[in-house]
Amino acid sequence: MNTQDTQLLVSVRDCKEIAPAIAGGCEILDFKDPARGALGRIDDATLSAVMEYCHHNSMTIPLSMALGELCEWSTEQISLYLPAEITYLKIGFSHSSGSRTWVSDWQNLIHGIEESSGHQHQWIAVAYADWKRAASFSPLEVLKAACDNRCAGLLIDTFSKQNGRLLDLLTPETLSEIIEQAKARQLKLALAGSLRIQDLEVLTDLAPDIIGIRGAACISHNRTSAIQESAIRTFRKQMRFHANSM
Ligand SMILES: O=C[C@H](O)COP(=O)(O)O
Repeated sequence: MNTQDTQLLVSVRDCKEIAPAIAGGCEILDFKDPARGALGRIDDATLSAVMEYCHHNSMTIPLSMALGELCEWSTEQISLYLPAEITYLKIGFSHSSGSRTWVSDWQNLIHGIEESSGHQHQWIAVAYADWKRAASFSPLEVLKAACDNRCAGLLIDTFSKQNGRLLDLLTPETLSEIIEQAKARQLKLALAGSLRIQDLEVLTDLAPDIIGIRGAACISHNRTSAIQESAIRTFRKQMRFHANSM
């Protein structure tokens, strides 16, 4: 794959953040509430508002949404309606390592949401670089489960932003092995986890399909503060610079 094809995903929490994210060069718009954790789901009112904004502005870039952790879903909630315009749905597996039913729980969630939405989404399984502390599964275990559950992709992220950044927790060699296996199985591969501009040299070598950011797009790298168009523009420009120097 040409490294110039790596797309930039930016996580936004509400309507106000959409315009600066797009103007800065975001190529996949991800809806996430950073105050609710690594994969915090935006509330229903915010979801309606962002979808209305996207319709009103005839937005065509791919949309993605974080659905939280599998363990947060109970059978009653599974009838959630999600618009067909949201291409990617991300789900994590923290606190599932002791569960014997996590795969069937996950299949029920996929089935329940797609039945109430009347649409098949592209599911992204999320593996955590700090998976032991998150009581989750190793990236290779999540990768295998993603293939068995007709996922479109695998995201490797960090669960706790206090446990270190992606590249502190997994070596480039380990990431490269996971990426190779994901690509061999036709899974889209995304990397995230407090990524910064200084990581782009290593990330460019790894050539993931998607690089995801929130903290690097915010004032002072504080992921719960507001998105800054200039921070995203600088990040995107550096992605291009490294890709062109390959
Ligand atoms: O999906 C990507 C995440 O929003 C990344 O967030 P972060 O850069 O704050 O770790």
